[in-house]
Amino acid sequence: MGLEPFTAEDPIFLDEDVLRDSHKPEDLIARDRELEEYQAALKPVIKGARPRNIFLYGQTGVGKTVATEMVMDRLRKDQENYDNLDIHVVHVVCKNLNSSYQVAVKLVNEFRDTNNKIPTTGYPPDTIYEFLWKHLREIDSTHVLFVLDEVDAIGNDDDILYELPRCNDNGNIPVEETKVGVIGISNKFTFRDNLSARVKDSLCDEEIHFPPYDANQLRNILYQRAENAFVDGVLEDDVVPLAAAFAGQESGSARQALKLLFKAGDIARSRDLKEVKEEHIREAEPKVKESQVRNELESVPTQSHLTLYALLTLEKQDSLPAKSSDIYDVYEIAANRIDTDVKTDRTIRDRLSQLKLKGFLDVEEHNEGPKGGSYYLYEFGDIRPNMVAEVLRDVDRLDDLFQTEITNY
Ligand SMILES: Nc1ncnc2c1ncn2[C@@H]1O[C@H](COP(=O)(O)OP(=O)(O)OP(=O)(O)O)[C@@H](O)[C@H]1O
Repeated sequence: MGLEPFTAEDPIFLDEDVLRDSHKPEDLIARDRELEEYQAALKPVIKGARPRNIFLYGQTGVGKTVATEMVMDRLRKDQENYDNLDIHVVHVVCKNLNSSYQVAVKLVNEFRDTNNKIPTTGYPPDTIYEFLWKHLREIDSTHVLFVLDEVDAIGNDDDILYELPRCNDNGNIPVEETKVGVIGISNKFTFRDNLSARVKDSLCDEEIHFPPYDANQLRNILYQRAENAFVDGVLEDDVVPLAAAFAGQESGSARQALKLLFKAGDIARSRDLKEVKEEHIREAEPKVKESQVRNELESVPTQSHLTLYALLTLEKQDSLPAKSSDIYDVYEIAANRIDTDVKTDRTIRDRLSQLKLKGFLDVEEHNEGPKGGSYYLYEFGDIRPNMVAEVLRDVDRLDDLFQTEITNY
């Protein structure tokens, strides 16, 4: 069969990119309080004073990044009304930067040209900080604001969140030259609670919470986007309310609601239909959910990936549910094979609890009576082991583990 010609004709989407994360909406719906608090926290900057450090938290897809971009754009624009102000914003996404060191390297490189970047390993941490202070001393700006998005990726190693907010206080960067502020953004509630006291003190001058959206708010967010994304009249009346209801019940995430709407439109288009119907949202729902689970699985730390790999191995041998000690034995072999740090069994028990919290694992407590004590048995939760295997195969370095299976332990 010959190929059909490509045509730009599209009966469903006017501009599907409007539904993507990269699209900046003109207004934020239902975020007045948060924007007000955000602007109030940054007011000292426009007066030329030292910035307060701000910590933004709330679940995924609730507008933390888009609010930050809007507030920063506004700040950059309004500074033009003041002669002696030059605000420089450095926005980095910390996803996949699993330590303070990696974040510090990334920040240094933000100040350097392409052919002058430093490598991600090799220098002692102190040298990296020295590079950073040097760039900050040399920059002409009156203020530098560091936005550290998805900052929870650095885990327990929060050194950078101690060093950066205090670089003006300890004289590394004289305030007369440049005033430095940090805006940390996180969608893990536990991250804030687990920050060391020294970091909490300096980073969390101001905390702004972004709550999940309810179905009503999501509906308005979707209507705002749908207007420019879809051809006039193609959305059946129930489509937006249903997508908003699903996302509202499940997560309160605008991202999830937008993905549902996009997927439903995509299904209708792929079938040459002229209308998006309620049934397309119902069909899109499990697909969007699966792709979210995949993303979440991809983004857990290496030690959790190895823990999941151990569970997969045990599952193949019909040995699930299993005790944490058995999981640990397989984990240890796997970690050695890929030449990564082998953590203690306690750390792996923590990883198992984290994976349970995310719903990837189920846990059952077993009680052997007064003498035998109790122990936990782990197995996969509401997730297909095949999908876990697919995801892990794509993770850098882990693909090697699948070449030869671990059988003896
Ligand atoms: N109040 C809102 N009005 C309009 N669009 C919104 C609103 N909140 C979020 N969105 C849209 O939802 C999507 C996700 O928002 P955003 O990336 O800001 O979430 P986030 O809280 O930073 O998520 P994460 O923690 O996963 O990074 C984006 O497309 C954004 O434009």
